[in-house]
Amino acid sequence: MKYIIEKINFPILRSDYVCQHCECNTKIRKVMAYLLNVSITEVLIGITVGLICWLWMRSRRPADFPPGPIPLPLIGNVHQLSGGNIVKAFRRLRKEYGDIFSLSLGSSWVIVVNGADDLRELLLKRGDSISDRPNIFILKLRDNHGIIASNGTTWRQQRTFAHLKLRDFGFGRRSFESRISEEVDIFLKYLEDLKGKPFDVSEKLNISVSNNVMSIIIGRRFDYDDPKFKYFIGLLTANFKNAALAGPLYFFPILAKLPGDMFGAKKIVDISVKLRQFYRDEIAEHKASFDENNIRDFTDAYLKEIALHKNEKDTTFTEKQLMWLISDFFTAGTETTSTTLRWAMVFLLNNPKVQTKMRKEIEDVIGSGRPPQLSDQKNLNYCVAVIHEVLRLGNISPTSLPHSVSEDVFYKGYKIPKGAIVMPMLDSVLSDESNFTNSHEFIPERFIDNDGNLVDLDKVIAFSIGKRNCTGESLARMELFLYLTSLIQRFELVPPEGEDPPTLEGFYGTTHSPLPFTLRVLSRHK
Ligand code: HEM
Repeated sequence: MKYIIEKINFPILRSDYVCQHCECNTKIRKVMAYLLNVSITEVLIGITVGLICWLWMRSRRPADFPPGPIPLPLIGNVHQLSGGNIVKAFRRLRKEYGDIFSLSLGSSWVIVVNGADDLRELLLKRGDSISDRPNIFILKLRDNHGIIASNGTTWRQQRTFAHLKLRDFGFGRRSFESRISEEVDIFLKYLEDLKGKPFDVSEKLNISVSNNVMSIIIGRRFDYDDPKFKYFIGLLTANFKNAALAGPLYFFPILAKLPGDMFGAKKIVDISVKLRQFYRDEIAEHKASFDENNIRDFTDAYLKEIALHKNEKDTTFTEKQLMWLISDFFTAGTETTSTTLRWAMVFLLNNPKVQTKMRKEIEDVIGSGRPPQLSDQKNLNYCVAVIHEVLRLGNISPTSLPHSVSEDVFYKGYKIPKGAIVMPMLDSVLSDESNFTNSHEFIPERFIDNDGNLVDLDKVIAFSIGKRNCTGESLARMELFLYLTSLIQRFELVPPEGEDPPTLEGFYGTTHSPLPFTLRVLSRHK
């Protein structure tokens, strides 16, 4: 210390300094004498203690925030998520701290909301303040483009436009039914050709389901063996398997910068770049054959909208937006529905009696002369109950997507601060014992009352609720009904010979999906 002070050599820091005006030199001398005797180790200890106190004060949970475990300086509550499965960690913390609790993760406060009442209250009634997306790693990549990751005017305009146009092109409409039915038919033909051999359904089902949304978005379907499309579907699947995407990378974007790509962030960026080329190629092809009097699909409709707004300085209708919208629909519209259908297969392989009961209902109502249609739904209560039980127990989006808070929200005496991340725990509703007795079991009958009527379907909030709810819900519901009922009408699903049915244990990546499994489908029409 003495060495440092002498080196600096400011007169006031010298021990022989004498003030010209007053006696302050006495005090200065005392301080200097003390400093000259302080060792460098003591200084370092002082700085460290000061820093720890400052960090501790900074990391403390303000008294009016929702409760939660004590955050530690620097790491906050990250140790509470150890084990890598945030769903299980959030379930455990709910038991300890109640339906609304808070965690300090990375640079944000994360508010975890559980239970149907609080989710409805916050996402529906206070939706205006809790409907933004946080600026987290994967969403940052999209830079306020598309629907899934955007905010403010961009999000409102893009979502409204997409909603209207997708409805025009068939989302939720009978007119689109025949196109899905054709796709289902091609899928069933593929299954028929397997002649009862064991197979893994994932890739072909992904392509088949993707064809439905892509036929509206880019106006075409792809063959199951199309090498280019198989490649892109493969890239998409790889991203969905990355557990870090819906966990550590949400809260600690800095992990993306670690050397060695421990959390797969660089791979995600690499995949995103490759997929973007696919979307750009589609846009270029559409532009080359564009005719404003013959709007063939969503991409054409969007190009027309770009032309309408071309003279507006701040327009949000741009080619880059279109590219990210195609990406959103390809990404959100493929793995989600196909994962739900795979869960359906897993549950039905484990519950052959449910399969038999579905098939009997289909035979009684439709017979085997024609495939099921959407208009049959009203007469197929048991099948509808099965689909809801699959959505519930499959629980493919247990934490939904993260929301962020655009202004302070005061609720039940707590402050949910502006800038906090809100995690809507759909899992807490779908697996809630007070809503669904024996919630871990597959029991479609829970949705049917003593008179055979459907009940409690609205408790299955798998598509989330509020302003950010799933844009593709109506398409997904059409697909789930048509694929599942047609499958059960035509085939019996069984495990490979001599094997047990697949495990009910799932894998938590971006979605909660079944572990890889194989099955056999035995044709019922010889
Ligand atoms: C069974 C199938 C599906 C399930 C369970 C599902 C579930 C969800 C969930 C939980 C969200 C997050 C909502 C929130 O942030 O609160 C979401 C958002 C979204 N989904 Fe789906 N989804 C499915 C199928 C689809 C399909 C087929 C499409 C498109 C064709 C689609 C497009 C979207 C989009 C664009 C968003 C973002 C909405 C926004 O940020 O405003 N989804 N979905």
